[in-house]
Amino acid sequence: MSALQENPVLVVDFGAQYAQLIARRVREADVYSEVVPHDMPAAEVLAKRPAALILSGGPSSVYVEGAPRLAEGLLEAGVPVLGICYGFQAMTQALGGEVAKTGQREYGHTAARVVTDSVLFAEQPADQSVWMSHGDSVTRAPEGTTVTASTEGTPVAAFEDHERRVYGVQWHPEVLHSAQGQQVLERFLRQGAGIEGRWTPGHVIDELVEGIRAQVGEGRVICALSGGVDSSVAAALVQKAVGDQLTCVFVDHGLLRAGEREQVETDFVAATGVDLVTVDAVDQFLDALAGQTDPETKRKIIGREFIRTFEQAARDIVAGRAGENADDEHPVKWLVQGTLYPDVVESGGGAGTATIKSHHNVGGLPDDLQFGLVEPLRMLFKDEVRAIGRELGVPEAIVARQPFPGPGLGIRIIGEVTADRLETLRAADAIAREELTAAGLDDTIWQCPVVLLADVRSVGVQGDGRTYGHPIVLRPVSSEDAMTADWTRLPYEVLERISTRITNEVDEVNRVVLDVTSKPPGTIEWE
Ligand SMILES: Nc1ncnc2c1ncn2[C@@H]1O[C@H](COP(=O)(O)OP(=O)(O)OP(=O)(O)O)[C@@H](O)[C@H]1O
Ligand SMILES: O=c1[nH]c(=O)c2[nH+]cn([C@@H]3O[C@H](COP(=O)(O)O)[C@@H](O)[C@H]3O)c2[nH]1
Ligand SMILES: NC(=O)CC[C@H](N)C(=O)O
Ligand SMILES: [Mg+2]
Repeated sequence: MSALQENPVLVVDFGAQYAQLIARRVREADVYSEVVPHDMPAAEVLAKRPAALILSGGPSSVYVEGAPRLAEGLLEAGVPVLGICYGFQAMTQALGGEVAKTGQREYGHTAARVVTDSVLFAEQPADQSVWMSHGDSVTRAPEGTTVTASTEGTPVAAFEDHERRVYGVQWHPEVLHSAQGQQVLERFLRQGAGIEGRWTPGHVIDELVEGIRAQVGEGRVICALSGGVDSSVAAALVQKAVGDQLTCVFVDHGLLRAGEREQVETDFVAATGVDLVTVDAVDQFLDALAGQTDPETKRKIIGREFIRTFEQAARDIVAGRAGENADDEHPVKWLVQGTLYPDVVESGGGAGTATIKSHHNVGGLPDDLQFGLVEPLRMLFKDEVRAIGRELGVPEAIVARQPFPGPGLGIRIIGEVTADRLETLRAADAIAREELTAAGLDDTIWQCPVVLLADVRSVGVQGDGRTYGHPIVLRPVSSEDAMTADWTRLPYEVLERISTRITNEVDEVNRVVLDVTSKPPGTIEWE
């Protein structure tokens, strides 16, 4: 753990949909934050020496038998606390106040009146639009606290006790719909808890570089480089830390989009000057995927084959250099990956979360991994990675790129992955990307997976003849960090052009459909 990560702000997760979002907002205030499960014992929480605690929302009601409670002793430890929604109610209960179902439910935009000479609401308008999502309310604030906000349905919508450093709000300051939300969080962090902001890109880079040096020592390092944002920034960090010990390895697994290999081999190398090796592993991946249709199985196979490829590449690199310089005979001990916090969380590695899907670089790793992993970005969100990349001078064309998953088109063919199907999907994807770029929409959307429903056929008519082809799904999404997403309302003219071109130009496809599902309940990728 680095010095900047000491004394984190811990978000205690009571089963909120978006506990991660709270941590992200805290980091936007330049303070390091992590999520911990609500049932972590107080001693364990306090052993992390938190600078403050934020209690998240949650689906339960505090007065119900078996409802999640604050760990015993947590509130008494003298650590500043902010309760949000369920966390506010749980805190109320623990401090001797009262929570009940009043019949006054509030969902969505709600008008609140706040006390502006309070710690949380100073320097803000007295009338605020806040985002509510609750059916229970605090009916009596705990003794010693001052009520600092109310709404029509909720007389006790916030309270604080600056002496004990406990604060709470019924609404959700972490969502953008709460107009002063970020200010409220910052007031809590700075004035309430007295924390200075030190989690800035410059500081983070210094610490990560130092951490990489300490971890890898003199050893040789390879970096799994996709040309995407995360691995490019990870490579730039490692290059800065131990430049001449590093070789980047790009795997062409046959699941890439049109033009991708050339882009990495020429543009990326030209822009960064890294030492790059490309491995052609198309047959290896396609053979391993033959006959497989289950998404998790496909992901695990891809994860395994990636690692087998890196192992072979490491052996080749060492063999190629042996004799050149005696020091180079060290086998490669370290593998750098551009793993991010959301990859870890979704793969079930986060605090008390379910496995949604095994990301190839986390849950999809084989058990007999021969490398030590170097993952400098493992605790970071995408926007933080972009900020660090810019600070490091990574070109904007790379830093601003839309994400593309490591398993590539393999998880965008619903059904078995074959060379023919890849050909079809690659052609459709190239058209969609071309038209979105031409329409100037690249910065508006987070990414737009193009998906081939390979086991579905529908009847069409083309050139007076009957066709029986496959549908292509367009999945344009808007997102801040891929943890949640909304479907992007693309202009009809653009959709029309994409649809016409795909059905005209791509054999096998006679229908284009649009995915209008947010995340949740859908994920961004179909598998
Ligand atoms: N074709 C590839 N060759 C080598 N490594 C890869 C390849 N695809 C993915 N990886 C590795 O897996 C990691 C995770 O992939 P992921 O797509 O999340 O990140 P990225 O490609 O670096 O960035 P982005 O999210 O912008 O696409 C990468 O950071 C990289 O280390
Ligand atoms: O490198 C990756 N390896 C994977 O296995 C993987 N699965 C999903 N993604 C990307 O992660 C983000 C969230 O995707 P989902 O909503 O589908 O989980 C989106 O940006 C996805 O493109 C992956 N990236
Ligand atoms: N979003 C929440 O945290 C809800 C808390 C509690 N379940 C209520 O309805 O009031
Ligand atoms: Mg990628």
